[in-house]
This record gives sequence, C-alpha cells and structure tokens, in this order.
Amino acid sequence: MTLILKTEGLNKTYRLGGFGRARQVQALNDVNITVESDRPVVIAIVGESGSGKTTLAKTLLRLETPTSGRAIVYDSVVAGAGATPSKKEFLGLVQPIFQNPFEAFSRYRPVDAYLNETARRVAGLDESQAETAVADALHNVGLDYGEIRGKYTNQFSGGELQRISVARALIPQPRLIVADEPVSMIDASRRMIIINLFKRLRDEQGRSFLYITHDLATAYYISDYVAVMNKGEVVEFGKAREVMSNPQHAYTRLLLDSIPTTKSRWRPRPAAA
Ligand SMILES: Nc1ncnc2c1ncn2[C@@H]1O[C@H](COP(=O)(O)OP(=O)(O)OP(=O)(O)O)[C@@H](O)[C@H]1O
Repeated sequence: MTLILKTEGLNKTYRLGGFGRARQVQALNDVNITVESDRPVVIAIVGESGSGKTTLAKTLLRLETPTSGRAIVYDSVVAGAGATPSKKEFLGLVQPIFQNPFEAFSRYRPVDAYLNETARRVAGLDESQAETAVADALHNVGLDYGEIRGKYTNQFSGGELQRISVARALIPQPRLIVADEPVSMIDASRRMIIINLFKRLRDEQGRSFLYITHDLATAYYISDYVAVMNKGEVVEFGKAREVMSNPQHAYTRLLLDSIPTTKSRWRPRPAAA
C-alpha cells in the first residue's frame, strides 16, 4: 500500500481586522485524512461555500502555510513542520488545476509558451525534449500540438483551455493533481469530457487527483474517496460509495438531500419512514 495523502491535525486560522476589531476565521479545523491505496485514486472534497475546501487545496499546493499540523503526499511531507521537498521537487510531485482556465494563461501570450516553460523550468527538459513532452501531454488530453501552437486564450473554448491546463499539469509527471472546482466554469455539455479525462489519467497514467467540488453527482461518479467538509472540519470521510449511499453524518445527508434531481441515482438506500 502507498500512502497517497495524509493530513495530520491540519489547522489554518486567518486573522482579520485589527485595532480592537480583530477576529479569526478557522478555515481548517483539525483536518485528518488518510488515503492508502495500491493504485491511484480520485479523492473528492465536497462541502458548501466557505467550508474550507480551497484552503485545504492551497495548503496542499503550498500556497498557504498551515497554522499547525502537516500534510504528506506520496510519503513526502509537503506542508507544515518537516516539509522537505524543494520547490522543484514539489512541483514534480503535486500540480494544480484551477477553476478558471481563462485566468491560468495571460491573453497576451500564446498558451503553448506556458507549456513549454513548464517543460523547461519545472521538468528541466532541453528544447527538443520539451517539444516532445508538450506534444505528449496535449495528446494525453486529446489535443494536437499543431492545432494549439501560437494560439491565444480567446481562440479556445473554456473546455479546451481547461484541457490545456490539465496538459500543463501533466508535463512534470506529478503523482497528485489538485483540481479546485475544475469544471465549474465550463459549459455543462463539456464538463464530462474533463471528468472522464481525470478518470482515464488515473487508470492509464497513474495520476491521483484531489477533486474539489460543489457537485456531488460528479464527485460520486469519479471518486474513490470523499471527504465532506463543513466549517473547516471534515465531518465525514471514507470510500465514496459508502459515504454517499450510507451517509453517517447529518450534514452529509443534508448535502445529498439538497440535490433531489440526482438523488435516486446515487443514493440507492430507501428513504426513512
Ligand atoms: N485569505 C483569506 N483571508 C481571510 N479569510 C479567508 C481567506 N481565505 C479563506 N478565508 C475564509 O476561510 C473560510 C474557508 O474558505 P474557503 O475558500 O477555503 O472555502 P471553500 O469551501 O473553498 O468555499 P468556496 O466553495 O466558496 O470556494 C471562509 O470563511 C473564508 O471566508
């Protein structure tokens, strides 16, 4: 078994205001998750707005420093006390995909320039290796380098740009991809292309995903594990099928009940009398 993700007593407190009006927001409150598996996994983090999902993602991506506790990804302590990998090693282990693909790239620079830069700077490849790595990564997300080269963001749909963001994340061959609401800004008709892409990358390329979403239907469809967050705490965590078909926590039941149109598909247990 490989230790894919472990958070140990992860806390993040934001301090707001000052001069006698200071207050604190506990965005992460003693978050403990352990995922051990002998194959790559998709871990969904679900919860309402403000529950701490993005803060967890940012902590795992080293964009925020935890107030206390630590996080381990594939046996490396990546955040908190004892975090060891250098920035370059870290980016070879964990890569992000953000919500808005239009913000991931400047509109004044061709998008393939970003992929090339990642191949050279992060993956440390020379010019010809970088060309091959970019072409391979684009091929992996169903795109052809020839059709991308020299084009700017306004020449792509949101779905295509998000696939290019996924390609960029794949170039350093990370073990874990942290995807924060990766399909929420994409047309509904194209969302499943990205979701199925994650599935294929898990199964065929050995990538694990932390998939942060409001959308329980896609979380159920794609995930192996689910963590349900509420007010900074993980209130329920376990195998996706078990959590969603037999939720133990009242908040999880509330979340599931709030999507009546899909309920019958992924909540097969009979309604309580
Ligand atoms: N930089 C910050 N400074 C102060 N408070 C913050 C900061 N970032 C997040 N928070 C607060 O921390 C809490 C958790 O926010 P977070 O963005 O992690 O939630 P979320 O579940 O990702 O929400 P959403 O689904 O809306 O993105 C919220 O109360 C939020 O206002």
